[in-house]
Amino acid sequence: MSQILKQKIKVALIQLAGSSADKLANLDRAKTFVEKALLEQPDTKLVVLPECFNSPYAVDKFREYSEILSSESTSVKVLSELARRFKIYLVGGSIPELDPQTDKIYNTALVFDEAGKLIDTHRKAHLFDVAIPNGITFQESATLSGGEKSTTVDTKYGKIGVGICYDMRFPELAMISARKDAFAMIYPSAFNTVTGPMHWHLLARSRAIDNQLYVILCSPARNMESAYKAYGHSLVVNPRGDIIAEAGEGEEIIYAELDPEDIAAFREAVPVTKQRRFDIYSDISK
Ligand SMILES: NC(=O)CC(=O)C(=O)O
Repeated sequence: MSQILKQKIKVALIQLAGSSADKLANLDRAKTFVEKALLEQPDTKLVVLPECFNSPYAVDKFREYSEILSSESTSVKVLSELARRFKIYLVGGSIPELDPQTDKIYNTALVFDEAGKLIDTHRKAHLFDVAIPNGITFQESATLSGGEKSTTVDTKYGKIGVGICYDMRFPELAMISARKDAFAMIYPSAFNTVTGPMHWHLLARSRAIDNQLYVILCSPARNMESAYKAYGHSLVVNPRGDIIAEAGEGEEIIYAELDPEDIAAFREAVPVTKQRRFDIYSDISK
């Protein structure tokens, strides 16, 4: 049996309604839905929220909604209390973060342990700067800065890799976490109605197959009134590349069980993890 995931665990993905202009209302909604998940499936051990769940996903709003991370910051307090109360690992989606040393704004995922401790953060490393003709133009770099590290977090069940949305287009982050023995890559995300149909499922399945681990994407629900129309379709892919849970477009919670046996069985059947040729591609940046 694979040791990288120590036991079966249940995950819940909370596909929250697209965030309103009211940060406290957004946080309250997240709280209500985490409570609902734990009421429906009390054996849930890991809960994931979407990208920018407490603020509008809009370049000109990130600074206004940003928080300096500390135990006193509004969002940290709410998420920490939820993780502690329900004894869950919580990947608290992402929020706009202000770094007081540099005055830079980041799109940052927060990871809490079962005691409510903020155990790691991931600042979106690859910013969503695209211009798709007749599709969508978005430029996160107009107000955000990119993070400087890949993120692999230790939990009592094993390691998880964390990226945010556009980060999933860059296989390197997932590979780094996989090489460190992560059992899952988790991406709080917000694809849209242009790029979602093109690439959402393909990218999730590709990262899972590349690395033979679970891939978890948690999106906001779609809101056709909002300027940014999130794709929805939060999903969980197993190490074989099968989608084992998928949301629709509306607000909902989906659940999946992650099983160490699934990782072990597929890695044994198709042993790419043992067949890699690091002698050929030890440093592909050159
Ligand atoms: N919103 C993102 O960061 C990424 C996205 O929508 C895409 O890659 O497509």
